[in-house]
Amino acid sequence: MADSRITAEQITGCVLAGGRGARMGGVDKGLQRFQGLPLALHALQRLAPQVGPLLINANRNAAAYAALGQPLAAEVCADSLPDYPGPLAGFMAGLAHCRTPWLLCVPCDTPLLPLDLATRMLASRGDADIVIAHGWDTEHVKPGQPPQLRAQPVFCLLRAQLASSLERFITGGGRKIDAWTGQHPSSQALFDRPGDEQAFSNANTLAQLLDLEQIATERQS
Ligand SMILES: Nc1nc2c(ncn2[C@@H]2O[C@H](COP(=O)(O)OP(=O)(O)OP(=O)(O)O)[C@@H](O)[C@H]2O)c(=O)[nH]1
Ligand SMILES: [Mg+2]
Repeated sequence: MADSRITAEQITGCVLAGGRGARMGGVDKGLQRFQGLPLALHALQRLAPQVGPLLINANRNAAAYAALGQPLAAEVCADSLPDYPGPLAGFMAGLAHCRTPWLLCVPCDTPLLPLDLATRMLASRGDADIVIAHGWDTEHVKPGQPPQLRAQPVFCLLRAQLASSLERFITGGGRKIDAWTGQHPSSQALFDRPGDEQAFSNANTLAQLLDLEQIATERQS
């Protein structure tokens, strides 16, 4: 049932661009081009109409992210812990800078992310404090088998009040997303409709980035 109590303005959108980009040769992935735009800006532009304030979580090239985010008034925030502790550190930075009751995180490297992500996450919320997207896994398909639906945990809607719980978990050494989300009431948002096939296909390598660019170009033509 759709949750009519939460409006777009009550959700801060956070583009996660704080990773190492190891499988892309250690580049700052959010600044890599997709159809002529930095990936982080592409993600921001898809997220912006769905939410209120915007954040970019990045650990390198802060000035470049500030410049690309400026037209959308997106604020840049870095991890508070060094050495790339993983995506939960991005959630933590986002929650620390979030001034609205909800935070919606998306990774920078998934350029076909749903344009109706926020609505569908809210529609599946029920009374949960965390909503985790579930969608087709296009990366680990077994030969002769169809793609499987699986959790896409970096696509996550979080109640902002969870900030102190996450800080405790991370400072206690926790790194696994599901180990933390499992401590709170959560729900699943399924993205398994026609048209959702590539919604969570992500560019971990340069070849995957080029493939996704090709898919996007074919869709537009
Ligand atoms: N803030 C923050 N975000 C991270 C960290 N590690 C990964 N992420 C983000 O989590 C999302 C999914 O991570 P990956 O697809 O593995 O991206 P990545 O870590 O840059 O790439 P690899 O180093 O190749 O694994 C991306 O949006 C990353 O930016 C981290 O240590 N800190
Ligand atoms: Mg990825």
